[in-house]
Amino acid sequence: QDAPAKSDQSTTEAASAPRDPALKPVFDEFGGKPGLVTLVNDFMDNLMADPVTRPFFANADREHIKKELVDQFCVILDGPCTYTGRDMASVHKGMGVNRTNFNALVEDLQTAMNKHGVPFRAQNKLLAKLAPMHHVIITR
Ligand code: HEM
Repeated sequence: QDAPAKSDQSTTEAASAPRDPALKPVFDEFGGKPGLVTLVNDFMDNLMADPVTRPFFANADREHIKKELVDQFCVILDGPCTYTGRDMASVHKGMGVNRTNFNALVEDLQTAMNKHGVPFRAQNKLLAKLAPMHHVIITR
């Protein structure tokens, strides 16, 4: 540990380090993976109760989407997860999502986060990572 690391060693250490250690507490503020599972359950309930978003999800495999969302959010929050779903452009291609649909989904997520008492600062960490995705998700 005290010996100076060889350059290839330090490269390895950097590669295996958490993506952003400063975000680690945010994952905990979501209640870790179990917290994300219950959050995403309520999120999907909200999406199905919302007339703006319901048509998109009514005939979709909602259990599968929830699993992918949990993994995706977990990765975004630097939790110990791997996202194995498809990329956002491919998934939403041809769906015809507009800005109104997108904003409604974000509000439904905020409603779920509020219900679960996720601190505002932690909410914004997640939302800030999701917001730029509108470039590939909104197609009309
Ligand atoms: C930042 C916003 C969004 C994120 C992070 C997101 C994330 C995801 C993820 C992770 C999946 C599952 C991918 C997979 O199965 O491999 C998915 C699927 C889906 N998303 Fe989104 N999504 C967003 C916005 C939207 C919006 C605005 C709508 C429509 C209102 C929408 C409708 C759908 C539908 C219908 C599916 C299922 C597609 C299928 O099964 O073929 N998404 N989304």
